[in-house]
Amino acid sequence: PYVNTKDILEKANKEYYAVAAFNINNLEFLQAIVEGGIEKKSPLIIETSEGAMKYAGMGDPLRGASLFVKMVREFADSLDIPIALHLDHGKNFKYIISAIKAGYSSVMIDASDKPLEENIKTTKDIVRIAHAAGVSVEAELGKLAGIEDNVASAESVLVNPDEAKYFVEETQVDFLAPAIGTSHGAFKFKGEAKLDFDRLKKVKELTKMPLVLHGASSVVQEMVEIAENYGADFGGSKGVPSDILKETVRLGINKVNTDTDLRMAFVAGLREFLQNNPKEFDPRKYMETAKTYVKKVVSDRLELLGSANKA
Ligand SMILES: O=C(COP(=O)(O)O)N(O)CCCCO
Ligand code: NA
Ligand SMILES: [Zn+2]
Repeated sequence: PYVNTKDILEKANKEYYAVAAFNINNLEFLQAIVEGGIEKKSPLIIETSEGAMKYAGMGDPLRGASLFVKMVREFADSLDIPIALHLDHGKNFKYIISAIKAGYSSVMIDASDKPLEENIKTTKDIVRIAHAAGVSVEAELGKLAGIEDNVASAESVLVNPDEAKYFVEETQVDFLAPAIGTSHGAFKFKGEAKLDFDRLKKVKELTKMPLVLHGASSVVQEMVEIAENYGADFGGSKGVPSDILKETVRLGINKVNTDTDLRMAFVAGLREFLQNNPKEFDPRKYMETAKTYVKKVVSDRLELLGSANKA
């Protein structure tokens, strides 16, 4: 069934596991993710960025949002696993309202680049509207390093746990993304991967609510190797190692945003197939390996996060 993200995350919070939130821009990634969820009997959070809304709607974000709701609902309404649709990194009021209007389960209001009081004011505005429409809300505190969408935040600003407690009390958001040292994309760490478990622990103790980890892709070595075998150059790529990811779940992370790992799996499969099948031009065939690799990465991640058999 099509459910509210909050329902999925409240259960995960109680039972101390995490649910992956996978980004999509098209049908093929959605198919592969849903197949993984069915195989693992796992709840799924499908998420789209504002860019994906524009992309799918050919420039019209409301049309894009509506298309994604219809696609996801078609799958969700015909399956036993709970599936939610979430707007990731909502920054533009028009886009956030479009997602709510279209029927998204939840929206993120990302005002993490604003001073605290402004982040609170903006977030409160969205919470008031979203809650009136039965839509749950995610917000972010602290800043990821690396490129966060179109904002290149040079260094990460880690979450202040006391601020987090004040923020959630003031805003009444449903789930919070504390910055603890991750960043978006495939180049997360120069040296050894390290996250601030102490801050995460404190935020969980103080808020007791479902928490979100952004920039949580692991950069799956198997996929990097296949892609590089067929012409990709992913030199220097490094993600969040599985053991570190598991530790964040043990410490209270319940939603794990994953985009880069699926992108790398898809392009690895696409490169491999196209190189080995010069005569093929049926998209249902030349995207098959790509979808299979995405499904594999999805299935492995659902297992790792502990959401398998939790549907
Ligand atoms: O936090 C994440 C996932 O981050 P990643 O998959 O890059 O580790 N997202 O919000 C997905 C969109 C960011 C672009 O990748
Ligand atoms: Na999000
Ligand atoms: Zn993110």
